[in-house]
Amino acid sequence: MHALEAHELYRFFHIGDDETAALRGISLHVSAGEMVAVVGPSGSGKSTLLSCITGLDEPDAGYVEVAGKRLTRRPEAERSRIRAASFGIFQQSGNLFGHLSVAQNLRLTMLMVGKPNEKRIGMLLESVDLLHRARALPAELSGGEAARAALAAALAADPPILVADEPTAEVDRDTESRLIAHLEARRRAGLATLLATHSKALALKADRIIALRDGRIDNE
Ligand SMILES: Nc1ncnc2c1ncn2[C@@H]1O[C@H](COP(=O)(O)OP(=O)(O)OP(=O)(O)O)[C@@H](O)[C@H]1O
Repeated sequence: MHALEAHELYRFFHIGDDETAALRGISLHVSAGEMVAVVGPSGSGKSTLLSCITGLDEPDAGYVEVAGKRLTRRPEAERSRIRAASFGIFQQSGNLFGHLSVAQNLRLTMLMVGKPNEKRIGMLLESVDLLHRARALPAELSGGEAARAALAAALAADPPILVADEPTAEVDRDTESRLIAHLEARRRAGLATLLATHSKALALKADRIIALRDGRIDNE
């Protein structure tokens, strides 16, 4: 049994008479202790794939299993419960609660799965160079700071599966190196990671690379 399995995912978007087939039958798996990178040109379906995998979006066909348990086509409350217990999610659109400070966001993430660990919160904020912004609200952060805070929140609870969409799009090289160190520690701890990235440096750290083109896995 894999930590995460996606079976034949399809997702179509309709705007007026136009149909976009964002995903056309994508299957993949990620095992515990494995890091998998999804790469591909802009518009190839990476973000759609990750949203369907975490259950934030529903595929039109196909299904996702988390530790052998189906996530797709369950009531939202049940999906939320499975998501909170299984996933740390980093999204381009942000994954922070706007009314909570940076440190409170990390604390809440930890609280959802156990007890907050203040030392770990400090360590995570330091690793993304945000210790001095711990009390700031997300709206008070720059774009890059917000992305780094969102990354720390996604990592906070040591989630069994980290799903990260372009985690290094807004970070400098130093922070990218520190993120890679976090991901390598996750691998050693037997945790699974699935990320979409345009960064060659990050993709090369993965155990496997899955290339997408026009919503399909590109086997070239
Ligand atoms: N909500 C939506 N409504 C309509 N079309 C959408 C929607 N979301 C995505 N698409 C379309 O689906 C296709 C895949 O988009 P997606 O965002 O998954 O690509 P991507 O590989 O993540 O791109 P990028 O690297 O630019 O982030 C694109 O053609 C996009 O325009």
